[in-house]
Amino acid sequence: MNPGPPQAGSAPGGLVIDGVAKTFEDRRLLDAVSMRIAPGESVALLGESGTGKSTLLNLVAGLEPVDAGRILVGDIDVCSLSADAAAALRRQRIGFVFQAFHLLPYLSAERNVAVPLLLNGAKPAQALDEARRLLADVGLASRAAAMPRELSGGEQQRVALARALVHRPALVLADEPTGNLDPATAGTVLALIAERVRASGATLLMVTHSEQAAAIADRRWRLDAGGLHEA
Ligand SMILES: Nc1ncnc2c1ncn2[C@@H]1O[C@H](COP(=O)(O)OP(=O)(O)OP(=O)(O)O)[C@@H](O)[C@H]1O
Repeated sequence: MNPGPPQAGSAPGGLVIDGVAKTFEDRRLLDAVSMRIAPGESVALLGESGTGKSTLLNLVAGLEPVDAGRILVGDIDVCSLSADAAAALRRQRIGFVFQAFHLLPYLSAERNVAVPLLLNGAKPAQALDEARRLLADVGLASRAAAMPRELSGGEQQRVALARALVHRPALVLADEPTGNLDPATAGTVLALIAERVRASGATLLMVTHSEQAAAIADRRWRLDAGGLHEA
């Protein structure tokens, strides 16, 4: 199914994970896990290292196929999408903060942040204006023209966060978004996530080991050997 035109700000949906299984090389990582996040709700996903939290985010974003089960982003079944349709879904409705940032190394910070807007058809000048506004919100106004290699890990993380939020996605997937930040900067970034997610009625699924980060979520879930359950 084609996700259709961009839905900036209108936030259809919520997230349903239903009986999802995933095995890597004979190791059953996820075994029939299920959870439901209501539209506009924020969930912190906790769990020991290696239990499959990042994998679960990748499955939700359609970056990896499930072995069994289904995942609904709003009314769209991610598991039934072609690679192109999954890419369109990510572009239009999902903001993903990767653990390893994945900034484009040949684009400045502001151009990295502008990419989702440009891919969704925004005019370049408007996209750059909005990108600079968001970079200012994460405390990086003076670093907007810098290249990723010139930025510290914490600065790159904030650029990655701005890029994930700039197109006001209906679903924000964040993999340890404050992992490289000092508590004060983490506080600023978490306030921005909470404010943007609330203002656009977006759904948030955030993997974190941080109490400070988990505190902005409405609910906490835990992934462990026993599966996925509310904590
Ligand atoms: N594409 C892959 N191929 C093979 N194994 C994989 C693949 N992706 C993840 N794994 C394995 O799955 C396990 C879970 O990885 P994952 O990154 O999902 O854990 P995590 O809970 O997010 O851990 P952390 O908290 O340390 O980030 C790891 O043992 C990892 O090596």
